[in-house]
Amino acid sequence: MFFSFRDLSFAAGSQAPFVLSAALKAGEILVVRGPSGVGKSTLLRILARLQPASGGTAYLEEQPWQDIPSPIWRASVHYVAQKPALFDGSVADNFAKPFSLRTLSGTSPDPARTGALMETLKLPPTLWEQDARTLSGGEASRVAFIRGLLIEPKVLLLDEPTAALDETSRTAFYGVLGDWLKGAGRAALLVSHTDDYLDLPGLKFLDLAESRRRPLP
Ligand SMILES: Nc1ncnc2c1ncn2[C@@H]1O[C@H](COP(=O)(O)OP(=O)(O)OP(=O)(O)O)[C@@H](O)[C@H]1O
Repeated sequence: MFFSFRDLSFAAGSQAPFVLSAALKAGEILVVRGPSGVGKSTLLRILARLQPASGGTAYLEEQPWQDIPSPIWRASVHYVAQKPALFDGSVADNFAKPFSLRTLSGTSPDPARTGALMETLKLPPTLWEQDARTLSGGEASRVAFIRGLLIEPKVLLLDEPTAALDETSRTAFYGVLGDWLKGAGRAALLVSHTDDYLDLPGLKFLDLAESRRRPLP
């Protein structure tokens, strides 16, 4: 399997802990569903190794996460937060920032690709120089998505990426995501409270409320 997790256990809030397993082939998307507060973001943050699980293992291309240093794992399994964490500086600075970190140093974002993604995602070229702190919620979420694509991860963990987008931008977003997934060696997890992703190919589903009642084998 391209990306999987087995017997991943964690508690979210005060309810009984989860024990979750799932597996994705390249090109597939796991849609993580469940009511507000059930633990969807917690699962994505654990898979990005931003917080620990109490047990279990995730695997990228069959390699267990403990065999991969966390900065390298995080560059390959990239979390795009519900409230995007943008750095002080311009939008362009935000695109460049991951490339100043040791894991990606020596590379830089391709300006032509960045510009094309901005255009496809309906972001005006003037945004490039805008202070990232002044972006609207919908602009910030698309900037964070583009920044995630530019670092060329293998797995994208997308936490309500369309929540702040209008219908035109949502359609554009899913177009870009669908195209990205057609590339070799890519998969995604998606949290969404709407079903606007249903046209994407390769969908699988994990319902956390169900899983809590009936742990997966
Ligand atoms: N840093 C934290 N400290 C304490 N509790 C937390 C923390 N982060 C999340 N929680 C709690 O863990 C539970 C799961 O939160 P999580 O954000 O994973 O839910 P969610 O399913 O993504 O919700 P939503 O759909 O509202 O975004 C909630 O009860 C939340 O209050």
